[in-house]
Amino acid sequence: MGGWVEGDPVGDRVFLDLPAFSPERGGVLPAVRVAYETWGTLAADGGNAVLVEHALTGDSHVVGPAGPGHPTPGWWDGLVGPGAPLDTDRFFVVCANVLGGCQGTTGPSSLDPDGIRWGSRFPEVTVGDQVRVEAALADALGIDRWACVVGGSMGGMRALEWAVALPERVGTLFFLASGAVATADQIGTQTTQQAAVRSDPRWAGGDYDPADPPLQGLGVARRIAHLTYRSAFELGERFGSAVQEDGRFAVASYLEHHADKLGRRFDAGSYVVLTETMNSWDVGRGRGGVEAALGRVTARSVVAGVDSDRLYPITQQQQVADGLDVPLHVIASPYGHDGFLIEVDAVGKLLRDLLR
Ligand SMILES: CC(=O)SCCNC(=O)CCNC(=O)[C@H](O)C(C)(C)COP(=O)(O)OP(=O)(O)OC[C@H]1O[C@@H](n2cnc3c(N)ncnc32)[C@H](O)[C@@H]1OP(=O)(O)O
Ligand SMILES: N[C@@H](CCO)C(=O)O
Repeated sequence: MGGWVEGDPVGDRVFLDLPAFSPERGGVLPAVRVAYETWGTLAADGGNAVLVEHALTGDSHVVGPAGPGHPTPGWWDGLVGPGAPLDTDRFFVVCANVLGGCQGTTGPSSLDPDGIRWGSRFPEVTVGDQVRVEAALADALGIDRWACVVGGSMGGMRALEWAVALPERVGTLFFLASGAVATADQIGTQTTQQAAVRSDPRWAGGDYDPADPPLQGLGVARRIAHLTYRSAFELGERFGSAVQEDGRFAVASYLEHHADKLGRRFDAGSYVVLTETMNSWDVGRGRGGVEAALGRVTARSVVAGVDSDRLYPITQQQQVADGLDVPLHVIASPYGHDGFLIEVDAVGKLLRDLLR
């Protein structure tokens, strides 16, 4: 319950063990394990590699069926494979579970060197930290420069950080449904979600019993979050004020379903750590501001957003497009922020154009 733990089936994951890592805001991780998946074949010169960056509750399983070790099917099924937009006849595609996550990469539900769960002792991690870990993975795989770095939402933050922090290592950038800096609206909803997790007595300050996790708190957090991921229009069309036979509002039942589903595959500690990573996101920090930071990017870039996204409104992608001096691509969709996961055809077309 609540994420991948040592002893669970490995599924399609491969692991890389890295030495001690010092997050920029303090603390130390004496060792870091990275869980990743790959598709296709790396060219001899390492020049055909594509890095896919997952969002908050995603993981390395971009495509492929659910099965032992993988609680859900791929979150971008259709985008990676032979002849797909990320064509595995051409590209070597890599996706790693993020630092602080709960699907095999070191996070708060991992064990420290003494065999004790990190829990509340897990350090704060920034998007920059996460990219430094991914750079170590790239080094280990023999990839000096990615042909493309692709990401939406929280994955878009890592993609942009790559292009700004290590411009010489990013050939093309696909930045989707994300922003250059966290907004008050995003921080407000995320800190409210964190408060929901922390208000569950089972949370126990972050050192909860893995056999009895704070599912109530995590479930409330997911309900709040999921509302921000969809549009008021779509929810209205689908559910209106309908009441089910069991007496519950259909929309409340739908949100409860997503809450239960997340509790079966995600760790509450990772939820708090990763939402805090997003709260602290500002690509311009220490770089003279967002505009100056974007000026460092040399990658040929595509910037896209979803017209009905109320969490990462299109103005945020416009800021990045302007900073990179590229046109903004607007995906028309009723699905709100989750449109970046659902509108696979529109996303795929933009990816094909970028990689042609
Ligand atoms: C396919 C996956 O689940 S991928 C899982 C891994 N997830 C990630 O990596 C994170 C990204 N994914 C997500 O956030 C979401 O899963 C999304 C964006 C892919 C979901 O988008 P959609 O496909 O539009 O699904 P939607 O939000 O309509 O939810 C459908 C579910 O709600 C259920 N549902 C619909 N109405 C109701 C209702 N009134 N009461 C209860 N449940 C309901 C459906 O039965 C369905 O259940 P299932 O997912 O268990 O089959
Ligand atoms: N539905 C996505 C939204 C975050 O971008 C997720 O759960 O990861």
